[in-house]
Amino acid sequence: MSERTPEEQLQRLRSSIDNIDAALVHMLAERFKATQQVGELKAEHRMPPSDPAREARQIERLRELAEAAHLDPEFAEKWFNFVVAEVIQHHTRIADEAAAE
Ligand SMILES: C=C(O[C@@H]1C=C(C(=O)O)C=C[C@H]1O)C(=O)O
Repeated sequence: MSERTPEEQLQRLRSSIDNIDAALVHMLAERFKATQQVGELKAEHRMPPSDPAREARQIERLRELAEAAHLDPEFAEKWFNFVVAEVIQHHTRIADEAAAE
């Protein structure tokens, strides 16, 4: 059935936004599950929590992907840095806990 009112159009668009937000939450949860395991591996082998060279390669790749997808590369980099800052905090906590054992 075709949409007739602005309210119906808004509802359809918001329904799509809600699905995308749910997918993002699930993808982030999976990412943090993987980084948790990286943090445990690093702590076990006394490796530093952060790896700036790896991050630089990831940023370069993500900026290229963002441009190809017509997403602002600055925004993509900001998003990445925001997530990685949280990951490094987790890794530091895991390392501190392992050192205290
Ligand atoms: C997950 C890692 O640890 C840190 C977090 C990263 C990330 O969240 O992508 C990347 C590099 C590291 O600073 C890693 O070294 O791979």
